[in-house]
Amino acid sequence: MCADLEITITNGSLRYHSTKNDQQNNAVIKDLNLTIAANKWTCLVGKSGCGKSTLIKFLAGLLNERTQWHGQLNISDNQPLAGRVAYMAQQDLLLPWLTVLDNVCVSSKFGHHNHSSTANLKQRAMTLLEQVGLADKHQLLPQQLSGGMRQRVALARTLLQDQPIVLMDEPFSALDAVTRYRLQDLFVKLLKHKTVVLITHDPQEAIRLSDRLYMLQGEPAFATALSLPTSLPPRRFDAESASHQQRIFDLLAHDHD
Ligand SMILES: Nc1ncnc2c1ncn2[C@@H]1O[C@H](COP(=O)(O)OP(=O)(O)OP(=O)(O)O)[C@@H](O)[C@H]1O
Repeated sequence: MCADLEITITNGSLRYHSTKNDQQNNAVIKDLNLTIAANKWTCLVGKSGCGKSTLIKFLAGLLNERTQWHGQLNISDNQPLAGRVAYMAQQDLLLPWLTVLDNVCVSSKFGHHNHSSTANLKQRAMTLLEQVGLADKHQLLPQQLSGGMRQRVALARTLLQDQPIVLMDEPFSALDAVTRYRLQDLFVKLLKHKTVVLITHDPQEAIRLSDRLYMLQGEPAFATALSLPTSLPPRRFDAESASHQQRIFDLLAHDHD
């Protein structure tokens, strides 16, 4: 599905409802302005605890009961986000008692997919497993897979939902450098016609994958757009990329001090 969905946030503010133990109820995000461009990768960086996950969980509709939102959230087609977002958490969240194939199909059990007929679901899941190079592993259990394989299963599960917006919270953080590099390429290829938001702690990954890049900083957090190399993602590690990476690192380090 290619829906060309752009998301614009203007003067966004988000706070968790206070609990009995914490009456402070401070905003996590305030004065947030950012644009998530249609069919592009928008990456978010920022120090731990600044509000990155809160922002994408909010966009995924996972915090509705727990947070209070102020501001404008505009979707380019003026339709709600609900039901059009696939969310991929940092952990792969595979169910240990289900096979790889059943894990890929699992979201269909909760109605999070766009195809009313489930007759060909397994066939589509197998096609996706082929694309991520795991067709021959479809009958294995998650504990029989490596970390990179598990992330590929999680990607296939996300793709099966076939939503136009994909939100990913550090999906590559637990992987070795080579697996990470290869999976980044695979994700770029398979998510080509999706509007993607990626959270990462890694300046190199942010530079390699971003069409747009924002840093969340401050308490409460706001977003600053950062410049990117002139080349297109996925970028090679050249001198221009290196200087942009250094700049992000310096900004993050400054925010830590
Ligand atoms: N359910 C919750 N209730 C109240 N406060 C929360 C809740 N979840 C997160 N927070 C607070 O919101 C702030 C932002 O947390 P969040 O997880 O969004 O940060 P993050 O930038 O994603 O961090 P990290 O990079 O470490 O994953 C933190 O101060 C955190 O304590």
